[in-house]
Amino acid sequence: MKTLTLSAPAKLNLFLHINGRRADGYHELETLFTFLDFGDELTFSLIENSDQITVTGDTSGIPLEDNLIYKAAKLLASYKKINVGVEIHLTKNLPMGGGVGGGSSDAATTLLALNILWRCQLTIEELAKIGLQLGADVPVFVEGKTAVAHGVGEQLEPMDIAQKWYLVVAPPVHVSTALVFTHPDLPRNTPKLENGWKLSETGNDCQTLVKKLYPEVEKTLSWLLKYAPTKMTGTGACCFAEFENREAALRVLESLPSSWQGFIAQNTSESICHRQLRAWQN
Ligand SMILES: C[C@@](CO)(OP(=O)(O)O)[C@H](O)COP(=O)(O)OP(=O)(O)OC[C@H]1O[C@@H](n2ccc(N)nc2=O)[C@H](O)[C@@H]1O
Ligand SMILES: Nc1ncnc2c1ncn2[C@@H]1O[C@H](COP(=O)(O)OP(=O)(O)O)[C@@H](O)[C@H]1O
Repeated sequence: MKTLTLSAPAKLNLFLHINGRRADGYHELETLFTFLDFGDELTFSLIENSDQITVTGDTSGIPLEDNLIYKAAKLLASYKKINVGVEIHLTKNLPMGGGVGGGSSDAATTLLALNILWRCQLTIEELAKIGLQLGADVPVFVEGKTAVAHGVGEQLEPMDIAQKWYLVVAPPVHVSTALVFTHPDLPRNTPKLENGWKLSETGNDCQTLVKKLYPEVEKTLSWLLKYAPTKMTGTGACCFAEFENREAALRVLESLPSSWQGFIAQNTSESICHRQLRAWQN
């Protein structure tokens, strides 16, 4: 049986600016995506004499048809007319709907893995286009490079940034992305960055609104800010504090209030999924 195990890393939006709203309701964004060396894990096993796609493991009550892993596999199978079955086993390590992109990353890892196992021979650009049908964040995970994204997140401009340690904290609250993007108080007119911009001059345009709507996010940000520069990622609720070394991040993780979940990780310029895929192919 042919088996492949890959990570689906978390992302952080090191900044997130909203430049406008399109006629279809989606927002024009400018955001810096980086990947962490921590994520979910997916194992893909081809099933002989079957065309079934199954998802097992930590599916947390998500109906199969709504699981982004299943949706990604189905989309690729129908695009390339594949009739080979696959069992996909998920180990969920990332908080769901927390702004670290776990579902989108699972979908991207599925496209990348099945492109190889099913011998689809699609390019990364073709896979990214398929991924965009599943969500605005899927293309950046398919491309797998730290990048500034424009448009709804699909126009990517890779860039090099310093490697840091992050403490990511998930407060016990679920932020609705749709609610944030439809809220009248969301600022939507941040100008595009000029050449020579500095990370210290950027922010997250959703943060003030989300802090107001979800006091747990406000509490998390104020607590972390006592120790290190901190922002919210995506539309929240996860917040990340930046450290120069692992020891400093670990010290703060160890004193985290018990009702908050947290993890520490380093950012990587290339997604760990892409590194693992290359190692597996050689
Ligand atoms: C804003 C980001 C930043 O990374 O937030 P997080 O979801 O990671 O927190 C993402 O681009 C989210 O991407 P993703 O979660 O894939 O979004 P989608 O499923 O495509 O859209 C969810 C909902 O958010 C709104 N939406 C999303 C992206 C965008 N550029 N403009 C929008 O207005 C739409 O109302 C849509 O119905
Ligand atoms: N495999 C999956 N992992 C996580 N969420 C999933 C998955 N499949 C579908 N979803 C749905 O997608 C939503 C957004 O997921 P996620 O990517 O974790 O959010 P975010 O982009 O805010 O980090 C979840 O609330 C969940 O309902």
